[in-house]
Amino acid sequence: MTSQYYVEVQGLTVDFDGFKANEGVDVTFLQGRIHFLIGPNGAGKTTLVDALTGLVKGTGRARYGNKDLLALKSHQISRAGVGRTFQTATVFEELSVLQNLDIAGGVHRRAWGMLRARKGIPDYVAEAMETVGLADLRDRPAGILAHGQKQWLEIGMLLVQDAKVMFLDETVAGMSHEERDQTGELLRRIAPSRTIVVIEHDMDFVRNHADVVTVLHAGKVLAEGSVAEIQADARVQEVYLGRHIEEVSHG
Ligand SMILES: Nc1ncnc2c1ncn2[C@@H]1O[C@H](COP(=O)(O)OP(=O)(O)OP(=O)(O)O)[C@@H](O)[C@H]1O
Repeated sequence: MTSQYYVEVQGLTVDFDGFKANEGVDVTFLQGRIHFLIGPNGAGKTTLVDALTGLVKGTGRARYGNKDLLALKSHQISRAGVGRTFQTATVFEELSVLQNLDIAGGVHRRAWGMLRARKGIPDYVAEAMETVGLADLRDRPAGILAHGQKQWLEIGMLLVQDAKVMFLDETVAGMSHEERDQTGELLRRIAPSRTIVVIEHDMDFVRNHADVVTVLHAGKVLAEGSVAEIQADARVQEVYLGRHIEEVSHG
C-alpha cells in the first residue's frame, strides 16, 4: 500500500533519568489504517505519543514526510499536521462548539479565510461539525456537552487544523456502547485520508475497529498484527500471564 501520510518510527528511546519508558521502538503508522496501541499500564503507550508530539524528548528517528518529528518542537509538529487528543478533553468549556472549532481552525487559517469567516461559518468548520456529528449543537457551550461529545469535539478540532496524523488517547474511555459505536464509525469515516493511531484499553473497541494492533510491553514493541494475530501470539499471552487481555489492560 502506498501512503502519503505515514510516520515511520525507528529506534525510539525515551529515557527518564535512567528509566527507559520507551526503548528501541520501531513502528510504522500508515494512512488509511486505524492503528491501535495496546499494552498493560505503564507499557509506554502515552510516552510514545508524547515523544512523537514533542511533549517529551526522545532519541531515534520518526520520519514524517521529509521531517523528523523527534527534531521538532510541539508547535512545529502541530503545524506539520500531526495532532493529538488527551485522556481528558481539553476544550474551552465556556465557549460554544462553533467557537472551539473556529479557534482551533485559526491556527492554520489564512488571511482571506479570516475575512470570509466573519461573514459566516467557514466551510472547513461546517464540514468538521458535520463529520463529528455536532452540527445541531454548534451554539451549545462545550462545558455542558456529554463526555463522548467532548471527545468528538476534540477530534473536530484536529479536523479543522487539517491534522493528517491523529493520535487519540483512550478516546472511548467512559463512553456508552452507543457512543463507542459512533466513535468507531467516525474514525472509519476520517481514516482514509489520514493516519489514525489510538491508544486503547477497551478490547471490544479494539476488536471491532482495529486494522492493525501494536502491543507495547515494558517500553518495547512486543508484537504487531491483526487482532487475531496478536491474540494468538504466545509472547503476548505470556505477558498477559494467562489472564484475559481485557483484565490486564484495565490494570
Ligand atoms: N515524566 C516521567 N518521568 C518519569 N517516569 C515517567 C514519566 N512519564 C511516564 N513515566 C513512566 O514511564 C512508564 C510508561 O508510562 P506511560 O504513561 O507511557 O504508560 P502507558 O502505557 O501509557 O500506561 P497507561 O495505560 O497506564 O496510561 C511508566 O512506568 C511511568 O511511570
